[in-house]
Amino acid sequence: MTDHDLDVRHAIAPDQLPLFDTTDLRDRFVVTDLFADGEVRLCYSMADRLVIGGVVPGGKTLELPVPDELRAENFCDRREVGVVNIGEGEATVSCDGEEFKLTNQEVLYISRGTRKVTFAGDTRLYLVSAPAHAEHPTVKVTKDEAAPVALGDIKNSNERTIYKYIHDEGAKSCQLVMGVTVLAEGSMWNTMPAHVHARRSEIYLYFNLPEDHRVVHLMGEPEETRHVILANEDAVISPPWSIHAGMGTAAYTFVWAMAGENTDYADCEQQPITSLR
Ligand SMILES: O=C[C@H](O)[C@@H](O)CC(=O)C(=O)O
Ligand SMILES: [Zn+2]
Repeated sequence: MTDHDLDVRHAIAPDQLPLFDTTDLRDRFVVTDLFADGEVRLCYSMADRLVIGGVVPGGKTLELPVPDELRAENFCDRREVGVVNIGEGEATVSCDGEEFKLTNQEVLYISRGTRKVTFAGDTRLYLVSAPAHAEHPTVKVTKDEAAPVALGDIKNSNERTIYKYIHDEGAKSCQLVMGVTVLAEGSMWNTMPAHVHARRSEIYLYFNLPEDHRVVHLMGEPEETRHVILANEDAVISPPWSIHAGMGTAAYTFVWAMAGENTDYADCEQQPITSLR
């Protein structure tokens, strides 16, 4: 790694959660300052060994670094990566010399075995990586190809569109599942009714949130919830036993990404609203 030490977050058991105060919760689950001009910043979560990263090329060409913690020559020697352009500009992502152009909310799946990955363009990129045990083709997925699904209802302030890019019916992966959820104007709630998925961990990255607004993100076992308050471009780790849902003080968009036993988006346990505590 270059100028920034890798931020490592250890796995947490559900019975630890009630012991945490706000600072503890944030230190363990919330990732801030992932995006810095001219840098690639990474965070390694032991929840299914997901690595997340913020990339802001800002006129430079940045290379995906290989943290010492991976004990690998190349980042993708044993990993797959999903990259999404969360900014307005065009990105150029190069994989062993093959260039892919990504516009706003387009995704690139990067195969295990790729040696050199670089990022350029005047935009902001977010990446999520999971360990991979086989190679699947590097492929770009556009927003139209992401099979938009409309969910919720403006009357419940949860009207939103789910774009699924990497999953078992989209870009193929070993364990990564990744997409973007866009809230409709006037809707503030995501993922309510909430769910857990015992077979996968998940990380949310909230973006397109005005700087003076926040998302109240709910986490914890359904019957023992806690909250953390997140700003624009903050990420939050969700262990397999935790709900993950949020309500904004303004509209926002978020990237969700998971890894674990399977790549079936629908494999989750819905939690009735009335069961939450
Ligand atoms: O497991 C799936 C993820 O939590 C999200 O896709 C849920 C979501 O985007 C939503 O309901 O708004
Ligand atoms: Zn989920």
